[in-house]
Amino acid sequence: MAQIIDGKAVAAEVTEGVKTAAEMLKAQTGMQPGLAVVIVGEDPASKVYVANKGRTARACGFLSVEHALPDDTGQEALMGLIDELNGDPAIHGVLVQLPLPGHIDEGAVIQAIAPDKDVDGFHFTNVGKLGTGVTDSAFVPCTPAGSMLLIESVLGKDLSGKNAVVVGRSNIVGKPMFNLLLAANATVTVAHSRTKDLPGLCRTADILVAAVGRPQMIKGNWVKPGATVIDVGINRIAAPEKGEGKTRLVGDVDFDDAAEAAGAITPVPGGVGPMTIAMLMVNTIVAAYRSAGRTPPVF
Ligand SMILES: Nc1nc2c(c(=O)[nH]1)N[C@@H](CN(C=O)c1ccc(C(=O)N[C@@H](CCC(=O)O)C(=O)O)cc1)CN2
Ligand SMILES: [Mg+2]
Repeated sequence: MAQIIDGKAVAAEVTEGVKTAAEMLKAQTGMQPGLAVVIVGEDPASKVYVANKGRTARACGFLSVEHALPDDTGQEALMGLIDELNGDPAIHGVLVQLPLPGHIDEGAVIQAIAPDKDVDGFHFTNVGKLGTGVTDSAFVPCTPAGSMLLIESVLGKDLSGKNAVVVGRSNIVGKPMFNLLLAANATVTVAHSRTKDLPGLCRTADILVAAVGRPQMIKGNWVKPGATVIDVGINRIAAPEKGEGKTRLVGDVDFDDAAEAAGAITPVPGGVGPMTIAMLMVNTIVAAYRSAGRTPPVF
């Protein structure tokens, strides 16, 4: 049976470190880190994530500001708010919760965030810096950054000689995950819906990262014995065993099946998800240290 990687515990350690770093910054400069989160519309899951971000930010000692805008908010009004937050000296991190309603041009919104406040790491400037290894002034997207810390907790920082397969090529997870694994010296393949013999490719992976958004797609016989499996998926499926109309969360990996083969594996919930919010706190404290002209601690 595999080691179950406890993302909740690692995330708690990370946020404790962020809290200490915030206290140090306050003692040295009087500054309080500030995080602004913008949400448009009523998506229930997004509302939960935004509430968790605010709660965790306050627990770290940050100023936490939430802007909840109605579903019919126009592009111009949203851009105007981002402009305001970009210019607000009390705010060091600006994040727009995704997905946005369909009438809004998501790409334009992301590119409107000042790169030095882009704590999601989605702006072209930060994407380019990560891709070219300029990580001392970049922000790394939270989910891939958190996934790397979980991999590190099992295998250490240097992944030389390891084969990594990332299933999924999204801008938010798959592509930055590729860059981070490559920077850690892994040999990385990115697989996607057009990949030939996906099960066979997955079986070559010492590190298997699943980020496809398809419930329990990756089966136990896709997993190389002893592999480290990181499940980024969060899918809600029907759970008739819990009662009529009930649901439960599952990942992109068939957990029980894959845990038989894996050396270490993240659960859903309690794996990568909590790390996403912890790494947002890291990016925000880093933004605050940089704006104070100080070198941020390494997490
Ligand atoms: N602007 C952004 N939007 C979105 C991001 C993001 O990083 N930036 N990621 C996801 C949603 N997300 C954070 O925003 C997020 C998803 C899941 C979790 C989490 O803790 N999941 C728990 C389960 C929670 C549940 O019960 O539903 C877990 O896996 O244990 C945190 C953050 C899309 N949008
Ligand atoms: Mg759109």
